[in-house]
Amino acid sequence: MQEYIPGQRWISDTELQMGLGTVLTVEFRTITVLFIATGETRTYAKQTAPLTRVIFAPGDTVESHEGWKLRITAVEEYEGLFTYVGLNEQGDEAGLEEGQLSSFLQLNRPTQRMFNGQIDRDHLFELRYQTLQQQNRLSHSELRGLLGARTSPIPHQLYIAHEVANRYAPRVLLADEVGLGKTIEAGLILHHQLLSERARRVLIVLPESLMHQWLVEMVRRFNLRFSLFDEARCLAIEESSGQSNPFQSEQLVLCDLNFLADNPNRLQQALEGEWDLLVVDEAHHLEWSPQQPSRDYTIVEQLAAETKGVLLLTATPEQLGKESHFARLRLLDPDRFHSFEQFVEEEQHYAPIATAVEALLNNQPLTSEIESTLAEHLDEGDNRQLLTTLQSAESSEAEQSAARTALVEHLLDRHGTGRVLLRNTRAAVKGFPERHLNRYPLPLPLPQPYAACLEQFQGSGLSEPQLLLSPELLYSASSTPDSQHWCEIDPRIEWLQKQLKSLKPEKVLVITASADSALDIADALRIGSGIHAGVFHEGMSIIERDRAAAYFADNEAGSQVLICSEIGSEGRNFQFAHHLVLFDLPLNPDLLEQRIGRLDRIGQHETIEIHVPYLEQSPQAVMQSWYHEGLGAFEQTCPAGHSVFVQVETTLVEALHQIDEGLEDLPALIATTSELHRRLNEALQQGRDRLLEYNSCRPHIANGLKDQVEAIDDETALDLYLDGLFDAFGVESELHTSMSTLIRPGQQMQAGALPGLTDEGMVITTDRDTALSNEDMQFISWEHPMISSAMEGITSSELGNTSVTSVNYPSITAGTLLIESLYLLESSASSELQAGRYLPPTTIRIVIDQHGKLRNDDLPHEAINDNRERVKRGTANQIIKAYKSELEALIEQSEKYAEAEAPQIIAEARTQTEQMLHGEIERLTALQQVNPNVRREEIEFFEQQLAGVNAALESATVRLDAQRIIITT
Ligand SMILES: Nc1ncnc2c1ncn2[C@@H]1O[C@H](COP(=O)(O)OP(=O)(O)OP(=O)(O)O)[C@@H](O)[C@H]1O
Repeated sequence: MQEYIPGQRWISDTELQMGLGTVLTVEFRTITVLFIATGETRTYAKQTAPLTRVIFAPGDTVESHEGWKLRITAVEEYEGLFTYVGLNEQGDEAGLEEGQLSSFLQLNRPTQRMFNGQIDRDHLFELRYQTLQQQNRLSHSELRGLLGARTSPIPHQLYIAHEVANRYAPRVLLADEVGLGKTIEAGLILHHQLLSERARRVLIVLPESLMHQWLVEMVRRFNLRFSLFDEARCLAIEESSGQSNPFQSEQLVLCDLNFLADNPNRLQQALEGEWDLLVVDEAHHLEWSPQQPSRDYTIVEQLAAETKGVLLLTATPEQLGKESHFARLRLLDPDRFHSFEQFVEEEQHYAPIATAVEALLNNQPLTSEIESTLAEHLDEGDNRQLLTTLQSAESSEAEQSAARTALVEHLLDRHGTGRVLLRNTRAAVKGFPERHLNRYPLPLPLPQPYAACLEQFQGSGLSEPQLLLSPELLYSASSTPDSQHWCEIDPRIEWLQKQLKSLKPEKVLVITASADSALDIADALRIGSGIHAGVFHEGMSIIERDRAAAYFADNEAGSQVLICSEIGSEGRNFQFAHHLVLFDLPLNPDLLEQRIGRLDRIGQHETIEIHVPYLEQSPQAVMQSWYHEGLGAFEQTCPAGHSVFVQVETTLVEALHQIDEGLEDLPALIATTSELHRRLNEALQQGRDRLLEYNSCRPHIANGLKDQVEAIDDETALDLYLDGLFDAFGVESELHTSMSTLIRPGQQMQAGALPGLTDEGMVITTDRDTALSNEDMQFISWEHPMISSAMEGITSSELGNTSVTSVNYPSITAGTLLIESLYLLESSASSELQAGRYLPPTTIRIVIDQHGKLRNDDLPHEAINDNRERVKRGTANQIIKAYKSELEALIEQSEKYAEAEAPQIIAEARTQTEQMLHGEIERLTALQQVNPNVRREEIEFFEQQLAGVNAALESATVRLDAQRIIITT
């Protein structure tokens, strides 16, 4: 074992980008190394530390931490530490202790290997080359994270994911209508942020009923393995690992909001979890009012204050009122949303802004009204300049188009819900199946006990009017043990039994408000007609609920019917069924939409049959009529439904109470409702919703993203790469079906080379459609963890970094000696700065001939591969020995060429950095004018970030990663 001494310089074999480390302390079993370049400290077990001692030799040139260079002539050692002696750039003799070496130094290890006779087979060089190319392509790709998910490329989802995932610490409310794929969008965003290392630690907070569905969706679609946290899990972690904060023991955590609420110490630990991203599903439950923020809101508010990125998901953002909606927006962007009154007031004036956005987007001439809207709303920053550019006859088309886009973005950001709220609607996305309403009036007389209960409430203001819609609950609450069971008197039970029989074998989802009713209905079906219905309600454990949902989903042996209480009306995927029975109706139109949304979601291919039984001349009759005739809410989504409800709520509730008179007043109530609905819809469509639509999906960009995904899916590069990879790693593969392959470890395969590949093997496919219809196959893409860790394994090892080949290529004279070198331009800044975002490792390929002439274009990489011939290792070594001094000179020359290319790449990275960070600085500065709450420090944060990244780009270094010697024949 190597002896470690404080002050020695070592590099990490697995994290080369950290540059040169310095041994800080040496303990009995461990050593601690500081990597100044990235500001990171690592502690390793001495026995297994993946470190290589850095020792330079005479002839090498090294750089000091002050930036001057030394060409080494002699190396002196004293007590395990080296001093390099040689000539500095002025030709004066100088000495440099190893502790003073620049921390940004990288090693030319391929050269050292080559001169030591460690030559790899040429196809390994090729594998390395392809790996570097693909890694670089992926880190620059705007589709990163969106390619490898087992999902269909659906334009509006790709648009949102692309738009949000590329932001720094995104904070958004994903509010697509029910079933349009918010979970998928959130998954795509997470996938992107995790792959690009913008986020490492993610906490997802959910209602308990959705925990398993999320857990499964994240693995199945995104290969993201979340850990489900509950009290038992936390205790187990504390006991087994001694971790004082169990939330710190995992990177990806999923937990129930109630669990945090019921356990203040766990909440405190979650708050100290240092998350990069927080995701909260069904966020409409976060109710807020100035007097009484709800418990759930307060919890999420605290978590959001501690977390940079926040995704809130809800299909019905205004379900619990506008104030709560506003409070959630404020939690996401307190600068933009600081006054509720102003927010409401602004909403009244969205129509002219929407008109201006429309004109700008459609390249229409700007009328004087639009001009004055623009002048009024964008009178700050560079907007005046942008307007001038737009209107000037001298500006080019490209300049005008850029000005137009910038103005649209500024308008959308500063007015309306801007970049924070994204909502796609069925109307905009299109292609959804129809909904068809079937009403079943159950004739009079009302069951006498029900009539008695309902009469009791005539004239009284029942605090929970929802109960009027579930008379069985009112009745049961007042019945005695001798009373008849409600199922014996309620005609909906007999109706349901008949209905289910006539629909058999079609799957039917039944939703009712309460768990008690759900259980009673299931019993009545079993006893009355032998139908075994599954149930799904809050009294069941998560596992029992998931089992019931899976049993319902099972086509072969599963149940025909699932009876859900209201918790089954949120988030769950039941689109394999197309019959929905609303055993009762909710009072709130958003809740009705959530219920129908279980079936009306992506993946539904049939017309959705909605069955509504109701007791004639009862509150149920009023309610169904109000929904259907007033709002048309069964057969269409109803975005303005909640606002209408708020305005007529008192009259509606009165009508529910006053059965006879209520029915008399019903036509007037419906007429008012319908008129209000028409007007509100119109206003929304002209103002708020139009702005939202522009913001949430620009069809040409969305379709472009879809086309790009499909084009990459059609490429053969991945299949070719896999062949090379499996060959190099010793993986056996055989055709499984025409679109899939069975792979298993061969005898030569090193253990763990392909993480996840066990002895039994696995069936893989690179075809998206095959993967979507075969859950048991692994969908292999460039982003699959098995492939990305294999790629990382290649680039962080020495595999294939030296080779020798001969080439017969007409345009190069036979007998020419060339070197093809692959350099990596890397910046080693602290991970906090995320400089890799702006400058991911970039390959620079240099081919020079024995005269030092650049031959990149004469000998393209593909030409070498197409014309190469194998050189035996012994011969290769002889060539290297024979030409050692020429090769050394060429390598030096080649590096100069590579370094000459670096400034251009760095300049491009700098431009991109400036665009991104300047944009953020300008936005905050502009918002500060509208809103004094934007703090100066926030702007300074981005300014410092910009300065830091620029400095990191400045110190980016070129490192030789691999080289191949070529002899032409
Ligand atoms: N791109 C896609 N490819 C394949 N399946 C998809 C895709 N998008 C959505 N789905 C499927 O459509 C259904 C609805 O998606 P999802 O659950 O993400 O919607 P949602 O908007 O979160 O719904 P809700 O409003 O009910 O919470 C799910 O079964 C999901 O798996």
